[in-house]
Parts: sequence; C-alpha cells; structure tokens
Amino acid sequence: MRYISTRGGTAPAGFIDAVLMGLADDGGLLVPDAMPQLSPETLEAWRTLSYTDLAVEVLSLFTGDDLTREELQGLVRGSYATFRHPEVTPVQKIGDNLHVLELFHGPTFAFKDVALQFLGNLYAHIAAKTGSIIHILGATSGDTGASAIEGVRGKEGIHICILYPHGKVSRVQELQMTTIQGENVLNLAIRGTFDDAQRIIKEIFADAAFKREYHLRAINSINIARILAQVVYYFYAYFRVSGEADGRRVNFSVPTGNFGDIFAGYLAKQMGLPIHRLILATNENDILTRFVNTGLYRPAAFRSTHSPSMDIQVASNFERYLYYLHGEKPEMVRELMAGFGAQGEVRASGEVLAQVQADFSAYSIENEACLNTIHGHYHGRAYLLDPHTACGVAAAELGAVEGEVTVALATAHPAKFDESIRLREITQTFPESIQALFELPQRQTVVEATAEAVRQKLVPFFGGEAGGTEAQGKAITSA
Ligand SMILES: N[C@@H](CCOP(=O)(O)O)C(=O)O
Repeated sequence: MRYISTRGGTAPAGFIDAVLMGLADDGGLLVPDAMPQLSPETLEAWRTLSYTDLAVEVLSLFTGDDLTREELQGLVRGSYATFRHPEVTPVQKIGDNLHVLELFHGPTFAFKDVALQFLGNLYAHIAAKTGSIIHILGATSGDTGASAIEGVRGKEGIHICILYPHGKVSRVQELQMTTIQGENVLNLAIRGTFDDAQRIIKEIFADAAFKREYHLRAINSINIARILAQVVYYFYAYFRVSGEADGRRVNFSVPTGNFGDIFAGYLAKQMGLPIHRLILATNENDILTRFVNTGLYRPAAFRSTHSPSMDIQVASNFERYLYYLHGEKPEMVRELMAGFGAQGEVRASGEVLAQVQADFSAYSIENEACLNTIHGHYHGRAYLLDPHTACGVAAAELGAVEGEVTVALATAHPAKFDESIRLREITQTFPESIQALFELPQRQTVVEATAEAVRQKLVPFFGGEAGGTEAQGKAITSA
C-alpha cells in the first residue's frame, strides 16, 4: 500500500512516511493508491472479532510492510487499553430503529481518542525506531486538541503545539488542554475562529522549508492515519447491529464539521461494508449540508452554536472526497481547489451532484432543534446526548425511512458540553476525572490569528533544545 496526493504532486509514500508527511508536500491530502476490497467471506469472518482484533485486521490492510503484525498488535492493544469500556466503542439501542455508537469512552471523552491514542503511540514508535523528531502542530475546535495532547502525554521526545479559537471552546475542552503541565505542551489560543486556526496550520505546513527545519507533524485529520483508525468503528458497529437488523438496511448518521469522521465511513463503504446510507449532520455551520443538497460548496458567516466542535466553515477532508467524486483524477482536484482559492467556492451539478446525493443525505440542525433532541431523549429514553451527538440523532430522525436501521455516532460525552445541556435544565454528574480539572491551574498563550504570530511562538518552542537534526533529536529524546 502506497499513499499518493489528491493533487498528484508527491511520489508514492509508504505508511510511515505518509504519517510523517501529514499534509501532502504539494498542499493536497494523502490517500491510499488503491482501496482494499473485502469479500463477503472476510466480512463474515470479522463479525465476531473484538474491537482490538478487528482494528488489527483493518489497519493491517493499510500499513503494508512498515509495521510488523506484532508491532501493529502492540500499538493497537496499548491504544485501546486506555478506554473505560471493555468493548471500546459499544453500541446502545435508543429507539426502535435507532442506535448510538458510543465513541467517548477514551481518556478525553471524545471520539478523537479512538484515532489519537493510536496515532500518539504510533509517533512514539516511529521516534524510537527511526530517530525521527516529532514536533506536532495541530488545530482544534475543542476535541482534537485535548485528545492529541493526551495521546502524546509523557511520551519521550515529542513536543506538541495546539491552536484553538480563544473563547469558542467549551469550558471542559479548554480545561482539558490548558491544565496539562509539561514543558512539551504549548497551547495557543488564537483571536479568531477554528477556520483561522486550520488555515494557519495549513499555511505553515505548506512552507516546506519551515516544516522540514522544525520537523512538523500533523495530528489533525489531514493525517491519513487519523481517518484509517476511524474506519474500524464503522465495521465494529455494523457487525453489532446487522444481526438484529434482521435484513433491514443499516445507515450511519454522523455529526461532522471537518468531514473526517464521515469520510472514514465513506471509505468503509468503498471497501465493501454494506452501509446503506451515510447521513451527514451539521449544525448551523452548514456548508456541507448545503453542498450535498444544492451542489454549492461556499463558506458562509461563522455561527457560534451549542456544538462548538462542529463550528467549522471549511472542511479539511472535503478535498479527499472531491478526489474520489471526480474519478481519482488529481488534475480535477487541482483545478477545483484552485477555483476554491480564487472564487471561494466549488460547484457540483448534473451527474456529479447526483453522485454526491447517492453518497450522502444531509441535514443541518439548528440550535433549538439540537436542544430539543437532547431534552426529548433525556426525558423519553433516559439517555443524555451531547449536543454534537444530538445533531446526528436529529438528522437520523429526520432521515428515517421504514425498514432501515440507523446508527448515530455519539462523538462526545455530555459532560464536555454542560453549558448547552444546562439550557434545558438538565443536571448531570461529571465523571471524576473531568470534575478534577476545575481545581487545576491553566496555562495558555493568547495570540493574533496570523501565521506570523504563531510562527513566532513556534520557533523558540520547537527550535533550540527541541530542534536540531534527526540524530541530535534522538540524543535529546534519550537524555
Ligand atoms: N472538530 C475538530 C476539529 C478538527 O478536526 P480534525 O478531525 O481534523 O482534527 C476538533 O474538535 O478539534
């Protein structure tokens, strides 16, 4: 398995080089050069596997010779040993034809842990095996940041800088990031939105000389390893519900902002998992819903919502979807992305739009509808949804079709978004590890939302002692 850029400008890379590259060097995103195809016999054989055994099977299709089976098993087992639930990502039934896939049993109570526990361990493995310096630069609207920091916490020689929008993440999300004490963690709260943070890191990653000099690595879903690790839970959930579905078709409803989570479902379907429909749920930041329903992809004004992790206008992984939508033709992606840069929009029409609508159905859930869904399930089913999951559940309900079963992805624990939950007068008890955060001192630096302001902070953090050549880096790691 090799990884190529959506824009066609990079030499095919192996798995580890692809992970280290993060954003493709030509500004595109890396994708597998061929999609593994699973036979019905393979799917049947995987049906009863534990989460970790399934993860090894799925991931081994993508890691090629870069990891031995024993190495992969070690990384996977270590990653999911940190989860509080023995099933890692259990499925709960919350309606006649509705299930939730609970992805929040990891250390930071969000679905991001599924991939970032793995990626953190993988980076540590790569550093130890190859001597590569790992300086992580990431952007977050709340969940990725805490999860990425937790994923590399205590890992020798790894430094991490996270950018997030000042005042636009939940209190618990902010505490999770800023209460980690460690010289290898830098939190930069930018005066802007998540889109500004994502634009800044893409701009910095696109500066090849700077990226090389400071050994920058990605933890956002621009890193293909993030997506691949998320593919696993679609298989796991499908196997849990398909028996009970009794011949009924199985859909997934996915709350999404950056298009990474639902894109993982799209890949699972391309590999042969018989998902019927992928239902895309956005909040009032509805660029993706508008694209699916009208064919026009154009950012609108930013809205602060009750589901802040999805307050995103420009969805990073959209480019990966464009690549497949247009027949895996990099020249088409280059043209479309150039058009997006120049005119600020991408359009799909005719057969292309029909294909989009065959791939996804989409709903945008307004603030009130999100809170009403939380209220309804809390009082009707004694199940407390977080606001992001509530968007997914609301979309599943809007898109419900007789004879189909839907799995809505529960992307975060409600304790992370108590501000929103309390608006419907629901009181919850926080898990102990979240409650404890309120007592801890915080560390963060507020900066302007420009690449230059961020670079000025990165140079002393990643440079000096932390920088140097790969060989020096190894010496520092073991010092
Ligand atoms: N919703 C995310 C935004 C970053 O997305 P990613 O999947 O590319 O890491 C967050 O919570 O930070």
